Amino acid sequence: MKIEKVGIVGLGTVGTGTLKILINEREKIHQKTGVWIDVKKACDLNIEREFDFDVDRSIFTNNYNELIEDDEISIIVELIGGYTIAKDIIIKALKAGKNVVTANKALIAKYSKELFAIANSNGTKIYYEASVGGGIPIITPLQESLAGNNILSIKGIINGTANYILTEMTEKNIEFEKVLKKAQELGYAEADPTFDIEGIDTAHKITILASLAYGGYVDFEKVGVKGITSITGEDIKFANDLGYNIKLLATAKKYEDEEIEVRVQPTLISQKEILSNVNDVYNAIEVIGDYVGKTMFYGKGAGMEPTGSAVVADVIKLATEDLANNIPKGNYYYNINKELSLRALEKSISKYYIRLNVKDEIGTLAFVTNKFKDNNISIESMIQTCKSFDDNKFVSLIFITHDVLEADLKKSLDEIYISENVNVEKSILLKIDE
Ligand SMILES: NC(=O)C1=CN([C@@H]2O[C@H](COP(=O)(O)OP(=O)(O)OC[C@H]3O[C@@H](n4cnc5c(N)ncnc54)[C@H](OP(=O)(O)O)[C@@H]3O)[C@@H](O)[C@H]2O)C=CC1
Ligand SMILES: N[C@@H](CC=O)C(=O)O
Repeated sequence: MKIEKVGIVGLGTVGTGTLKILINEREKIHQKTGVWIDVKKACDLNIEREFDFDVDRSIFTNNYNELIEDDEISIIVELIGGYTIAKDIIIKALKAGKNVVTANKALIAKYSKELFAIANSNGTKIYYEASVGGGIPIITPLQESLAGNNILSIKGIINGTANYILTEMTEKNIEFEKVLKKAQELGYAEADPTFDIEGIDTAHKITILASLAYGGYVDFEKVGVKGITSITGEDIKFANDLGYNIKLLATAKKYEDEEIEVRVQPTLISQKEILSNVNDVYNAIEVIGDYVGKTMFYGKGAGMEPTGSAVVADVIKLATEDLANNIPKGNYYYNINKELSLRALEKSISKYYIRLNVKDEIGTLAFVTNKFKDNNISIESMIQTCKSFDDNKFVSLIFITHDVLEADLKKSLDEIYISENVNVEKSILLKIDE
């Protein structure tokens, strides 16, 4: 009879979901896997908290060292989050010969080199299925199921909070701040929600996916990131009228010269596309492989039980591996010895949505459209809307371009901003994905 003893550090949203599944489904997991998985200790700063399931409270401690020093515990589950204590706990656990499961994408995206090397040199493992896409299995498919493919591209809506905000803004016209508060109450947001709304969390996740897909590692600091804070109800409405929804989209794509483009940005997606219709806290990741073609992974991208489900998957994976006849070390990791060469974002060619809020003066429109022409920006359509009716009237000029080079477009916009011929109050530039 195989028994695996587990220690969980952090009993917040994800820790509670993980504990609940491991306790409530203990028998069923044993039936399916042949292994008894017992949570021997669970650590949190607040060990008085109440749970909606039965739990033997003698397992609780507020000192994580008790878990690391317990020789019977073979798997440490880190669910605190952040770069500091969480990192110390993981390193200590790996060095103590324990395997680690984490949902901490920030840590994996920024410190994979260090953490994987420590795991490898100690003959231990660190698994991180829950770090991307909440409850959606996506790490294992990239590592195993799709390993025979060259991955051509990955496109993903991989932040539940941002998608929830954009959905509520689109469907109910609720203000940004109010929806963000609700996402926090539902346990979707990061401890620092700017990570969600500024695209940083999404960048952590696409860093991990692109590294797994392309056989090296992506330097997180080099990923192009734009969040959703500048998106207004007005942009959402214009986009909808034009047949698009706005989503925070992460993309990774390999070009023929082997360069990889990795970026995160709010993007207009045609309403005909599946990704455009992924709403609320749901996430979806489209992976295109050269043999398999287009695949789509869909599910809840955040929250207590969905994320707990992914954490438990890793615990089961570790508990059921024949550790004596180990699968090759590093199997679950990406290559930390090869940095992938990232393509300059300005080389990107795409359609764009541009909104310029400009003072309505004679010659403004002609100046702007000529500036675009000067830099090879061809316009597919244009909408002009009045913003206010006082003497200082501003109008929104909305342009949809044909496929253009991002560098040319930025040049045009820079020239427009600095020109004395036009008074720009605000501007928005969004990529269109069709
Ligand atoms: N929420 C989600 O939907 C998802 C989260 N994740 C990731 O999972 C991780 C956990 O997130 P989440 O559950 O939302 O975070 P929470 O803030 O809800 O939970 C973290 C818990 O850890 C506790 N904690 C902090 N410091 C210590 C310590 N030194 N010792 C013991 N416990 C400590 C906190 O206590 P206190 O509250 O008192 O500070 C809190 O209870 C993060 O890395 C996050 O990015 C991944 C996917 C989805
Ligand atoms: N804050 C994250 C949590 C899951 O990774 C999100 O909203 O997606």
